[in-house]
Formats: sequence, C-alpha cells, structure tokens
Amino acid sequence: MEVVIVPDAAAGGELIAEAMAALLRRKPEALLGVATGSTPLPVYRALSAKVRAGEVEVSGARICQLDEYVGLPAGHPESYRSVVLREVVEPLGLAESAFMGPDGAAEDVPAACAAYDRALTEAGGVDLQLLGIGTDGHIGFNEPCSSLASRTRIKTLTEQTRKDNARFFDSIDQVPHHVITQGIGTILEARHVVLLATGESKADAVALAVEGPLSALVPASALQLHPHATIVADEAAASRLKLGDYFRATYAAKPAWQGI
Ligand SMILES: N[C@@H]1[C@@H](O)[C@H](O)[C@@H](COP(=O)(O)O)O[C@@H]1O
Repeated sequence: MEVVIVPDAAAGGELIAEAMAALLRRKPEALLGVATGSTPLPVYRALSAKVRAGEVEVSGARICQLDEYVGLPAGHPESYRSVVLREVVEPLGLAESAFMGPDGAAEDVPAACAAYDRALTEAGGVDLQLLGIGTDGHIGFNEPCSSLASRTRIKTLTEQTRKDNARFFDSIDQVPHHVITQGIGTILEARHVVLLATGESKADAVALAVEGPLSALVPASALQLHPHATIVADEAAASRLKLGDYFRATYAAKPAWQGI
C-alpha cells in the first residue's frame, strides 16, 4: 500500500487526475470506477481541465459507479447515477452510453446487484477505482463488519452514514436506509485502487485503514490486501498516521515517471 501525503485537496485531485490521464493515454478505453461524496470532486475538476487543455483524450473512456441508493425515484438529483452523470460523465463530454451503474430502482434488487457485478467482469474489469472513505472507515457503502469477500449487494446504512449524507437532502428522513454497493471483494478486483481522503474528520479512519489491523470493522483496511492500492491523504487526513514521515520521505524519493 502506497501512502501519498499531499498539502491539500486540490493537490490530491491533481495527482489522481494525472494518474487517470496517464492510464487513458496508454489504454484509451479504460474503465474508470468513480465515487461520489464531496471528496472526489477535485479529481473530476482536474481531469476535466486536462481534457479542455488537450492534455488527454477521453472519448474512449468508460465510467462505472461504485454504489447507489435504493428506492430513490429515477432521475432524483441525489441518486448516485444522477451525481455521476452530472459531476463526471457530462463534464468529460462522454455519452450516457459510456456509463454503467447498478439499478437502485429495480424491483428485484438482489438480481440487479448480481447483474451489475457480472457486468463489471464482462466489461473487462475496472482499471482504476477511485474511493473516498466514510468517517467509520467504509468504502463504497460497505459499512463496518461487511464481509471482506463481499460482492455487489444490498446493505443497510448506519445512522452515522445517514447523518453524514443528510447534507445532500432536505432532511435526514429523506436519506434512504438501503443501498447497493460493490462488495469489498468486487472493489479489490480493480487493477488499481486509489482512495482519496481529505480533512480532519477522516484522520481516524485513515489511520485505522492504513496502520490498523486488517479488520471487517474498518472496511477500508481491506485495501491492505490489494497489490496496487494508493492512499492519497491531505495533511489533515494524514495527521494521525504514525508513519507519516516515512510515507513523505518515500514519496519524495520516488522517480516522477513512476506515477502512483
Ligand atoms: N458512498 C459514499 C462513499 O463512496 C464516500 O466515500 C463517502 C464519503 O463521502 P465524502 O467524500 O463526502 O466525505 O460517502 C458515501 O458514503
């Protein structure tokens, strides 16, 4: 697991956008897994800026969703499908056909979960999966005690996550209780997993994920099992890492051509 400590969210966004751009330069049809929440927005802005500046061509790129609320009406502005179309697909100038996600409005939710898990494999697998992290250490919507081998399935949100996400809705009562999420086992199949964490509120979760024991109680700790996982944290989110100085020195000595 590589840990890169950056000065702020914008620097983290730039670093990850450059990794995505480098991937698309060598594999124009790459499948990029994207996350929702506030944290990844600087990545999407930086990647769109690179496209506008002609630094990377993304017309062959494919985008896939990590998770989704269950039961929001189709087209609800806070469904993750709407968010990804608005924040990623449209700014990159991609067609909706370049995008895949689970159907949160399906009548048969387990069948929709299995179909999405299969579709990811049939699409050749995710090349780079971007993740945020919940204050309780969740990735996607894999809440604490999710199976480390889990596949895409329905989950119930913790009250903490519903509170954290209430800011996107008029009130907490509108935050769904149920979600579809790629499982931890599904996420671990991506060829490169990049987790971005910014702000002090993520410092405990980052420290537990990176330096704590591998534990279903901290779903992000499962990234310790991945052969190519990169944790990008700003100074505030990295502030409780015991090995912070080591991570800084290691990255400072890394040849720039290696990227992340
Ligand atoms: N399902 C999403 C996660 O993918 C995201 O990482 C998390 C943190 O969001 P934020 O980046 O806004 O703190 O929120 C939601 O729970």
